[in-house]
Amino acid sequence: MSETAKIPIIDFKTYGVNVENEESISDEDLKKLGNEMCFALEEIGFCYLKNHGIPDEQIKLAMESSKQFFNQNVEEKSKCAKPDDGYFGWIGLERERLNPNRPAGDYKEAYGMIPECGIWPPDIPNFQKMHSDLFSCCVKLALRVFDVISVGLKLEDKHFLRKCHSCIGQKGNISNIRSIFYPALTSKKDTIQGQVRCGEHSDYGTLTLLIQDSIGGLEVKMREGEYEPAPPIPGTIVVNIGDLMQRWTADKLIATKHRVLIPNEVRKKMVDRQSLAFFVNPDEDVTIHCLDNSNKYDPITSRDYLNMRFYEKF
Ligand SMILES: O=C(O)CCC(=O)C(=O)O
Ligand SMILES: [Fe+2]
Repeated sequence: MSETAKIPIIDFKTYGVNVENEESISDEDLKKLGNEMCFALEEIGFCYLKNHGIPDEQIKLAMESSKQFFNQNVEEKSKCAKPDDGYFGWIGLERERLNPNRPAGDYKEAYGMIPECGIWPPDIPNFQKMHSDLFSCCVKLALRVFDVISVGLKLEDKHFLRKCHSCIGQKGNISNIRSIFYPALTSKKDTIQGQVRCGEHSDYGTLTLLIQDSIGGLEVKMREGEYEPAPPIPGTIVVNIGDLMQRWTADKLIATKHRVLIPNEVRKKMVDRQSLAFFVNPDEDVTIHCLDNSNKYDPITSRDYLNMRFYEKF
């Protein structure tokens, strides 16, 4: 079995963001995509999207300007530091520990942003444009993925989930792009035993689109409990569900734990790894009622839920 056999690859060519007219997809194709995607998100909580329509070149340019930022010295990067009470900006090495049971902070740095965040590196002219352009593409793609999921879940309105995310990129919605940088480990002393690049966790919003470079290291927890690699596949984007979507669907779609370990292989350990994650959250004033009307979980606004999760983390 190939490394990726456990995580399905879904061909999005009929509904990728390069398909200009959203209405041109046939009901049959939309239903087919909905079934395929919901099957993957029910069983594994993860899938790959190929033919998603975001140009490779755009992804490459965003990755390159991110690397340029992270390769600066700490003093330079500190000019863009995330304020304690803010969401956006740079967070330094080992500042976050996504699995609190790990013995040290995650061996990574990150930069959270939205086009209007107002915190941009002064000396990397391309950074703001490249990430803002990518943000716009990711919004389009995420909204299409929501249509597909709405159809797969057999909701009455195929635009229901899209409508609950109508303010992405504006006030009232904190969906954001996060550039994540995992520095090379050049010496044994860099880390302590049990330390990882990104600790075991599930994402807390509705949906995540993840773009990884060619280094690999992402692993996804299967129902049986073991972690399986989710290796980079050129031209694809990884899609996964967050806890709020699991709650919304009364546990039909699952928010699967995942992690990035420090590679054993020297060749992979000695180089930087870079990923770009688009974390999607519903508009803050949307009330999350179980979509199957089961009332398995009490209704809660997206704002209250996300605040609760956010303060848990920091
Ligand atoms: O960098 C990756 O591949 C995964 C990052 C991740 O899962 C996260 O930051 O939530
Ligand atoms: Fe994650």
